[in-house]
Amino acid sequence: MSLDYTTEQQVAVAAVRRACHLTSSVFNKLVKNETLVKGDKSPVTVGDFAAQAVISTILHNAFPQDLIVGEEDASDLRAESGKEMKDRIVALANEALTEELALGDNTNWGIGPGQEKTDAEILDAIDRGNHEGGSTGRMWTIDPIDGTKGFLRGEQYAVCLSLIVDAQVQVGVIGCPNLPIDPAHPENGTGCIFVAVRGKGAQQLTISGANPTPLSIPPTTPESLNFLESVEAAHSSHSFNDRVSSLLNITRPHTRMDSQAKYCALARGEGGAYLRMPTGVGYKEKIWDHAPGQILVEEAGGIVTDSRGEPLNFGLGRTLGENYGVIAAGKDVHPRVLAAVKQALNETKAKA
Ligand SMILES: Nc1ncnc2c1ncn2[C@@H]1O[C@H](COP(=O)(O)OS(=O)(=O)O)[C@@H](OP(=O)(O)O)[C@H]1O
Ligand SMILES: [Mg+2]
Ligand SMILES: [Mg+2]
Ligand SMILES: [Mg+2]
Repeated sequence: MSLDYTTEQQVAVAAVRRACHLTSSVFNKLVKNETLVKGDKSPVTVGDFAAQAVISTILHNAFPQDLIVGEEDASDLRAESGKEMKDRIVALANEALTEELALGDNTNWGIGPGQEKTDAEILDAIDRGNHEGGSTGRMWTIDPIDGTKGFLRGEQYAVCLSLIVDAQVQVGVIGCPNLPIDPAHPENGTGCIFVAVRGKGAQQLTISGANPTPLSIPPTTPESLNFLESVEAAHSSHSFNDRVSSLLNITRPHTRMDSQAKYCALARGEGGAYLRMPTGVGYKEKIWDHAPGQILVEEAGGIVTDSRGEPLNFGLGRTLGENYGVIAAGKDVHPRVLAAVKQALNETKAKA
C-alpha cells in the first residue's frame, strides 16, 4: 500500500525553503565569532543552529507527535559562553519563521508575522532533534547545513530533510542554494530544491518552490561517466576513487562537490556515480547525511547501496551502523561500479 505523503511533502518543502533563505542571507553576514568547533573538530555556524530551529519548529507545529533526528544540539548555546551566539540564532530563526515568503506557505503551520518564539522555545526546537533513531515509527532527519565546510568556502552545501517510516525513507527534500539551476546554462543562476516521495518520483523545483521538473537518471555512455566525490579528503578516500575509476577506464576527471548536492547532481544526470569510501576505521556515516539523497536517487531511477552492495540501513539509530561506504549510481552503471569497488577492496586487502 502506498500512503499519501502530500502534506508531509508540502511542509517539508516549506521548511527547507525558509531554512535556505536563512542560510543564504547568513552567509553574507557571517563574522568570526559565529562559528564554533564541535567535539569532533567539525565546524558549526549560527546558520546550522538557526536552520535546525526553523525546520524543527515547522515540523513540530505540523506533526506534533513526530520524532526528529537532527545533527545539531543546543548544549553549547545554553552555556553562559554561548549567550552571544544564542541571541543571534534566536533573532535569525525568528526572522526566518515570521517573514512572509511568496506562495502563502506561512498560513498553516503556526508561523508568520507576530509569532516570534522565545529563547527557550528556539533552544528546545533545536534539542527536539535529539532522538536516538530506531527501526519503528515515524521520524524526521534534519541536516540543517550539510557540507558546512563548503558553506564556509562559499561553495556547495545543502539543507537536508527526510521522513523515515519504519526504517524506510518515504520523503526527501534537499535545498541547494548555490547549485546552478541548469548546469548547461550557468547564466540562469543558482538555487534549487529537490523533492522525492516514495513511489511518486523525484523533482527539481526553483528555490521558491515552483516549476516542478521531473528527474530521471539517463543511461550513461563510457564518455559521459565520471565520479562525483567529496571535496574533503578526510571525508572520503580520493585515492580509492582514482583506482576504481581506472579499473572502469573512466577518463573524465572526478567532479568534487560538498554535501548531498552530489546526490542531487546525480539524480539529474550529472556524473553517473557517487562513490564515498571511508578514509579510515571508526567513522560511522550519519543517517541525516544520506536519507534524503538515497530516496532522491532511487526515485530518479538509480540504485544506492554500501560498498558491499547492501542497502543502507536507516533503522539502527543515528548512524548507518556497519554499512561501509556508499555507492549511488544509475541502474546501468551501479553493477559495474560495485564490481570495480570489490576488486579494488580485494587489491587493498592483498597489499595489507
Ligand atoms: N571522517 C569522516 N568521514 C566521512 N564523513 C565525515 C567525516 N567527518 C564528517 N563527515 C561528514 O561529512 C559530511 C560532509 O560530507 P560531504 O560529502 O558533504 O562533503 S565533503 O566531504 O565535505 O566534501 C559532514 O556533514 P556536515 O557536518 O553536515 O557538513 C559530516 O557529517
Ligand atoms: Mg556538521
Ligand atoms: Mg552532513
Ligand atoms: Mg550539517
